[in-house]
Amino acid sequence: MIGVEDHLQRCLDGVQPLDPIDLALLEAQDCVLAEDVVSPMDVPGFDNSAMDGYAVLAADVAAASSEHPVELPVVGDIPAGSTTAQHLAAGQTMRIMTGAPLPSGAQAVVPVELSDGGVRTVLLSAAAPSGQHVRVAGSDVRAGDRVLSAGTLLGPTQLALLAAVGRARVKVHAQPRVVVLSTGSELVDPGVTPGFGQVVDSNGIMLTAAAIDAGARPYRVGVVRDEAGTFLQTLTDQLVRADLVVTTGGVSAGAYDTVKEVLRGLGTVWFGKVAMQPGMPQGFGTVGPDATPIFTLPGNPVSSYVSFEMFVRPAIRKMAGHRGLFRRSEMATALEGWSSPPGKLQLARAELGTAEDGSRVVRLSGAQGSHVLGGLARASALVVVPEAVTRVEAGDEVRCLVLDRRAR
Ligand SMILES: Nc1nc2c(c(=O)[nH]1)N[C@H]1C(S)=C(S)[C@@H](COP(=O)(O)OP(=O)(O)OC[C@H]3O[C@@H](n4cnc5c(N)ncnc54)[C@H](O)[C@@H]3O)O[C@H]1N2
Ligand code: MOO
Repeated sequence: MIGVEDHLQRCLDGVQPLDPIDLALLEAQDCVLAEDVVSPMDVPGFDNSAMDGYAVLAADVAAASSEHPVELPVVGDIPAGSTTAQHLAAGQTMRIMTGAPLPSGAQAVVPVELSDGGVRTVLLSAAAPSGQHVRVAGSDVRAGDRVLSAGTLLGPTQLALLAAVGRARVKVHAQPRVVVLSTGSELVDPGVTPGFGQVVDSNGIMLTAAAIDAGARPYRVGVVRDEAGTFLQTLTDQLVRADLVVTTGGVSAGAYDTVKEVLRGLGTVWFGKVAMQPGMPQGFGTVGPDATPIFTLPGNPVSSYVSFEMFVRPAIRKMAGHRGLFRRSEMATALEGWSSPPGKLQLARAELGTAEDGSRVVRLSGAQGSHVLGGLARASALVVVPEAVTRVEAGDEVRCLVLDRRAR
């Protein structure tokens, strides 16, 4: 039996970040940036108004108030999108819209609400110190600024920044394409009412969804029967679209554990026991002409999910170019006691919460059997109980891996 850390290291050593590719901005969402992005331009590119109003010289409106408005001739009208440079002389004003270029000579903008809205002449009823409601060129980004660093995850706001600094395409790590294969002759597709002895392929749905959350582009192949030829043919067919393969089922000691039987024969996949509970039977290696990495996860649903969390998710994140590979963890006080198997790292499904005094507390999310999906679905954390600990007591401080869906 090998330790969790050793197996994790084996898995991480077996995958590499995918080569950078050049993508259009909206195709790059959820990808990790593979270049430092330096802006070639100032943003904003020109001084412009932050308000709909009147461009003025500060001195011309210094004495303006609601009791004593200042009257100025309106010598121009500048809508957003105006591309002709204009000049404002002392003693005049121009009507200007939000985002429109400030005429040279102008120093400030009086909002339209502080005027009578005039179009030939206007009464301005407030002073405007120099710079008021003006967005200065380069005040957001200066030409030559590094605006985003390699390793940044691209979401809506990062993509907006890239567009604003003139980029239509960007270099990112490709998202790993993950093929999910469920093995087992007892399995039926979701939506099919299982007959006696049949089980719905919930793992295929779970692992595919987990792969999306981890930042991959998954393909759920569906159910593959426990038949060596069928499994090998399906796997071979799927390799063309896989950067990584994840199988579930067929890796313990059963007479029909096809995954193990077939892949053992190839000699490129390690099978063994990892000192954790759940998720003891594991396999990792490569398959096919391109040495595509493959994880063979156990079939028990909870074991399958915990194995994904511990080994597959960090591997996907490494392939996707992430710097941080692991879940955030936090300490919490156990609200109840439970036992843990000796010599194994236990990953207990649990609900993390906050007590009235503001401290973090955790309790099990139900029965801990490897088949108990209800408790898994309620879990917001996995409590990590070290190998040497055989009992957690109420009041113990325990480390929790936070299963935060939005945490990329
Ligand atoms: N004699 C032994 N038996 C078992 C051992 C062992 O060491 N010696 N290990 C146990 C442990 S621990 C685990 S975990 C499981 C792993 O089994 P397999 O990976 O071979 O998985 P299966 O036998 O195919 O299925 C186990 C269980 O999970 C259900 N299952 C399988 N696939 C799915 C799916 N896609 N969706 C939902 N549920 C699925 C399946 O029906 C079985 O109930 O082995 C123990 N046995
Ligand atoms: O390791 Mo199995 O995963 O206990 O159920």
